[in-house]
Amino acid sequence: MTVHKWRIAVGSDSAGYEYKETIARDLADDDRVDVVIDFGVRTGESTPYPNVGLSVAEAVASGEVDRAILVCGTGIGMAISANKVPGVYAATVSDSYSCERSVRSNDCRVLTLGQRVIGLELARRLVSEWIGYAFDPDSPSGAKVDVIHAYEEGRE
Ligand SMILES: O=C(CO)[C@H](O)COP(=O)(O)O
Repeated sequence: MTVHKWRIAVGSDSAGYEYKETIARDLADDDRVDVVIDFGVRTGESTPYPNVGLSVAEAVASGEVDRAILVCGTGIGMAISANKVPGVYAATVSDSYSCERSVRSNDCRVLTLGQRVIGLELARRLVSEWIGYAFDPDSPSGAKVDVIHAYEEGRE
């Protein structure tokens, strides 16, 4: 049986840098992950969060990676930025149930976290849980997500 391993991008602004670094290391050690691509920021770098959020979301949209983790102060700016890229669904998560449903209900492929909002151990746990879920387009949630696809494609 072929086991799919994820190609995952990570990115942050300076407010999310420490969590991004720890999460990147966790993912590199995770058997479910094939490759981790770090879109920055690097140590000591500073850039507005949309610069990273948009680049990472474009990598998801193009298929360069399967999924991505973005960290900023709240996670919100990264989610707003990533959601501007057509076909990308990003969600800010801070609890386990929303983490599961972000994938199983919403086909979320970009998880965003707030370094100034949740503790590091919770963030690490949510990432580990999140990469364990898969979206089923044939589930009852599939038809709901299709409404979003139709809107994006002008098929309303
Ligand atoms: O959390 C952020 C954006 O949602 C970012 O890390 C900080 O943004 P700022 O409050 O505008 O500096």
